Amino acid sequence: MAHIPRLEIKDLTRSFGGRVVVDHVSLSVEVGQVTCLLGPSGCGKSTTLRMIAGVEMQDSGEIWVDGRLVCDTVTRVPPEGRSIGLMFQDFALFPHLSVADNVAFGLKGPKARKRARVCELLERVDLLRFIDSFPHELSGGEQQRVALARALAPRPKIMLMDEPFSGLDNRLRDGIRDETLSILKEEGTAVLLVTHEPEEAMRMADEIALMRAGHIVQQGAPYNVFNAPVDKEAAAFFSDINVIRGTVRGALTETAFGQFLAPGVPDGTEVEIVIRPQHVRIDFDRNGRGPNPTSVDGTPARAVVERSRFIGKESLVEFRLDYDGTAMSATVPSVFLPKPGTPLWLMIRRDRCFVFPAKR
Ligand SMILES: Nc1ncnc2c1ncn2[C@@H]1O[C@H](COP(=O)(O)OP(=O)(O)OP(=O)(O)O)[C@@H](O)[C@H]1O
Repeated sequence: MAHIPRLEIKDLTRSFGGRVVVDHVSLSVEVGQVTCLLGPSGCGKSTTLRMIAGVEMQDSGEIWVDGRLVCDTVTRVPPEGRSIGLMFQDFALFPHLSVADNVAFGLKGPKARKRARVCELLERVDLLRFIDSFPHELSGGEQQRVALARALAPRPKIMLMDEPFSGLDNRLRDGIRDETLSILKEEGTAVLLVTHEPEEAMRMADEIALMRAGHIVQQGAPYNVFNAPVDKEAAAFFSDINVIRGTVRGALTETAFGQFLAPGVPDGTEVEIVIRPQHVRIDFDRNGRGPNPTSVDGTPARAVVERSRFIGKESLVEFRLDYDGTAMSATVPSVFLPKPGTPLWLMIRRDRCFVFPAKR
């Protein structure tokens, strides 16, 4: 039998006022998996989620849950019939209802059974002691956990979460994120989480779908999306990047760091070699000479320190290359603060460089 994903969307498309904001987006989410829709503000993430939830109608495309068509341009199962739970940042608790009544809100059936489910979930989120409290008596993080319990109560097959943790302060957020994740995994819910924060996506996701201007530009496990970006912009979304420019001659590009292969790229094409600051290594100047070239690090290039700062766990050192004045930055664990004007040598991990033809 063919494999059936829990959630599958096919070619979902939506325009507002003649502008396409979601453009043929397709993806699937498996049982017990977390997929993150990651992208900058305005790229169409929330609109995609709203269409899946059924609160926004697509112009074209299909939404399937467990192999059942819930929405295309003809069929339209209403939001409450889709077995989808929602958790949004501004999806507040009902202030006039107790915690118990909030969690029971979407439940049907006999009172005793509803009560049992409410207690089970409050126990799970470690808030049973607040069962008769009201939302204003709870902290932000506690309210968020009640919202999770409420969304999970009717046992949705799919949970849609739109920046659900962005209202919480940093220290609370990590804990609640991890706790939420483990509860969702235990329940076996398929999760589609929207975020514009790469750290959140890396922390939560089994799969990341990177979205830009209405399109999914790359999809894969966090490790792969981080380590094999499809283009310069995809690399830059996850961290600062260094860009070294060169022109291809005979499938090779000459740079301060030696030659780079650019197979299949025609002569005269400008290429951009992208490397993250954490993969730039620094070595000392030995009377105008640097370390010997190696196969891993290639040829070292001499550079002069422009600025260095301590930024928490690491130091960020900014350089200018002697070769052609290109600006480069490197992060170094702990404290390393060389003075501006200091000559040093830089090496770049060859296996961490990405070579892309420059976009015009
Ligand atoms: N009802 C609407 N009418 C007109 N334009 C809309 C409507 N809803 C969304 N848009 C536009 O569609 C684009 C995508 O919005 P969407 O909220 O999906 O983006 P997003 O990626 O979730 O961004 P953010 O992270 O800022 O919420 C935006 O330019 C937005 O202004």
